[in-house]
Amino acid sequence: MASISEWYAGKNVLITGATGFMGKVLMEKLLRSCPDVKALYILVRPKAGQSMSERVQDMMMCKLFDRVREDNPDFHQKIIPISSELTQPGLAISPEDVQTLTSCINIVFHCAATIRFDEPLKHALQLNVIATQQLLSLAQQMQHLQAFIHISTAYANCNRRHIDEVIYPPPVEPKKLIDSLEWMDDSIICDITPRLIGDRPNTYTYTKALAECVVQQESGKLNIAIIRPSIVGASWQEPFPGWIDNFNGPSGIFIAAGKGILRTMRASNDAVADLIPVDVVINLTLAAGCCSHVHFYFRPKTALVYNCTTGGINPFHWGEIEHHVMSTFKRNPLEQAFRRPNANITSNYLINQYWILVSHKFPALIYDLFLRLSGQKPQMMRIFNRLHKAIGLLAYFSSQDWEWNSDNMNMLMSQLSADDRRTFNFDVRQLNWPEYIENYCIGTKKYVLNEDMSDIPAARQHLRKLRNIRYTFNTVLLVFIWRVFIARSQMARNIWYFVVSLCFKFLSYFRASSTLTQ
Ligand SMILES: CCCCC/C=C\C/C=C\CCCCCCCC(=O)SCCNC(=O)CCNC(=O)[C@H](O)C(C)(C)COP(=O)(O)OP(=O)(O)OC[C@H]1O[C@@H](n2cnc3c(N)ncnc32)[C@H](O)[C@@H]1OP(=O)(O)O
Ligand SMILES: NC(=O)C1=CN([C@@H]2O[C@H](COP(=O)(O)OP(=O)(O)OC[C@H]3O[C@@H](n4cnc5c(N)ncnc54)[C@H](OP(=O)(O)O)[C@@H]3O)[C@@H](O)[C@H]2O)C=CC1
Repeated sequence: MASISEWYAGKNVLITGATGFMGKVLMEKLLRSCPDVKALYILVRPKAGQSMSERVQDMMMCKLFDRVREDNPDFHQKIIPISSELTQPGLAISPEDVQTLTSCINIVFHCAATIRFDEPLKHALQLNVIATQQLLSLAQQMQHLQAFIHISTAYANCNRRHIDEVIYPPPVEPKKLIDSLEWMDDSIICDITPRLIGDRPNTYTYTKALAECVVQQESGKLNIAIIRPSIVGASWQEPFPGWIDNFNGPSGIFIAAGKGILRTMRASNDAVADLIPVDVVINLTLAAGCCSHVHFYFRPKTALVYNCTTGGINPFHWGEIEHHVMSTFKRNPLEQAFRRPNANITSNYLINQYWILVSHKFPALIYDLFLRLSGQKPQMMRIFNRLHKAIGLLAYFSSQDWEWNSDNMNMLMSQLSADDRRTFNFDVRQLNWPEYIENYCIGTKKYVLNEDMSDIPAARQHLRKLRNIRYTFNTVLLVFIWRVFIARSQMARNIWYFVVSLCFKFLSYFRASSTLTQ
C-alpha cells in the first residue's frame, strides 16, 4: 500500500474553509508532508474590504507557513484560489471555475462552517446545511473524485451521552426545514428556534447534525468520511507547538483568565475536558481521506464516521486545566493584565453568581468610575458583559461529560505503516497534558495577542504593581470599615476587642508552646 504522502502525490485537492483555523493547518500539513500534491484549490470569498487574492496573499505570509516556505519558497504556486460565497446559489462559483473543478478535483475537504453558537438559525442552516448540500452536488459532477471528507463536530449529537461512530436520525428532515424556513420571517424563525433545537444548546450543534444527515442522503456513489473533532485547541507538535490564531472555544477563556479578567466560570472540576489538538485532527483527516479511497471496494454502505476525541483514551479534566492555565500565566504573564490571574471554576450556580458580583462586576464598576473620573471612556463593564455572554454559551460544554466511541480512529491508526503513524501522528495516548496546556497558553500570548516573550519581565513587574495596588486597596477598605462600624458602635467595638484578644491569646499560646519544645 502506498504511503499517505505518495497517495496525495499528483492529486488536485479542493478545500472549503481554507482561511479558517483548521483549513490553514490542513493546507500547511498537505504542502509540507505531501510535497508532491499537485494543487490546492481553495474556495475563498472577499471579506472585510479585502479581495480574495489579497486575503490569500496575507494568509500565505502567516507564520504558520514558515516551515513550508523554508522547504519550498514557491509553495504559493500550488494554491489556486476560487472565488466563492457559500451562502449563494451554486456557491457563487463561476461556470468556468465549475468546469475546472469538475474536471480535475480528486479529493474534497469540506471545512467551512459558521461555528458561532449564537448564529441565527436561518444563516446557520444556509451555511452548515444548504452549502454542504450544494457542495455535494458539485462533487457528484466531479469526474475524478476519489473521496469527500466532511468536517463535523463531536457535539453534533450532544443531546446523547454515549455517541457511536454512526450518523444518528436527524432532529428533523433537513429538506422539510429548509422549505419551511425559506418563506418564514426572521422574527418568526427567532421565536421558534428554541422549540426546533430542542435539547441541543445552540443552532451550531443542531445544524451540524442536520449536515451529517444531508451528507448521508446526498452521498450517492461518493466515498465519504465524516470527521467529528471535539474541542479543537492549539497545535500539539506541528508545525510547531502552541499554534492558535483565534478566541474560539477555550482560547478566549484562557486569555481572559490570563489577563486577570475572568475570575469565575461555571464548569465541573471533574468533567472531562475533551480538547483535541488541531494537528491531531488534521493528521486524522488526511489519513481518513487516503484510506476512504483505499477501501473503496469494501467500504460500508454509509459514510465512515471518525469520532476524533481524547476523553476515552487520555482523559484530562477541567479542574486540571484550570490549575495548569493559572500556573502557566503566573510564570509567563500576559501584558497589561487587568488583575493578577486567579480564576476558579465551580459547578455551583449560586457560588458562581456571588463571585461574578464580587470579582467581576464590582471591580469593573470601580475601574469604569476611575476611567470616567480621569476623563476616559468607561469600557470594563462592556467587556464583562461580553465575557458573561461567551461563558454562558460555553458552560454547557464544560459542565458535563460525554462518551465517544473511537473504534474507527483506532482502526485507522492500526492500518497505517510505522512511518505514516509518525508523520501523520494522531495517537493522543502520547499527549502530555501539562506540557500541552503550557504551550497552548504561551501560543495564545504569542500568536493570538502578538505579545513578545521578551516582554515577560515587564509583565511580571506589572503584576507586582497590581499586587501592591491590591494590598493598598485592602488596607484602605479595612480602615474605612473600622471607621464606619468599629468607631461608631459599642457592639462592633466589643466584637473587635474580643477578636483581637483572642488573636493575642493564640499568639502567646504558640509562643509559649514553641519555647517549651526547644
Ligand atoms: C482558567 C480556567 C479555564 C477553565 C476552562 C473552562 C472552560 C472552558 C470553556 C469552554 C470550552 C467549551 C468549548 C466548546 C466548543 C465546542 C466545540 C465545537 O464544536 S465548535 C467551535 C467552537 N465555537 C466557538 O467557540 C464559537 C463560540 N463563539 C461565539 O459563538 C461568539 O464568538 C460569541 C461567544 C457568542 C461572542 O460573540 P460576539 O458577537 O460578542 O463577539 P465576536 O465573536 O463577534 O467577537 C468580537 C471581537 O472580539 C474578539 N473576541 C472574541 N472573544 C474574545 C475574548 N475572549 N477576548 C478578547 N477578544 C475577543 C473577536 O476576535 C472579535 O474581534 P474582531 O472584531 O477583531 O474580529
Ligand atoms: N474550532 C473548533 O473547536 C471545532 C471546529 N469544528 C468544525 O471544523 C470546521 C472548521 O472550523 P474552524 O476552522 O475552527 O472554523 P473557522 O471559523 O476558523 O473557519 C470557518 C471557515 O469557513 C469559511 N466560511 C464561513 N462562511 C463562509 C461563507 N459564507 N462563504 C465562504 N466561506 C465561508 C470561513 O471563511 P472566511 O474566512 O471568509 O470567514 C473560514 O474559512 C467547521 O466545520 C467546524 O464545524 C468541529 C469541532 C470543533
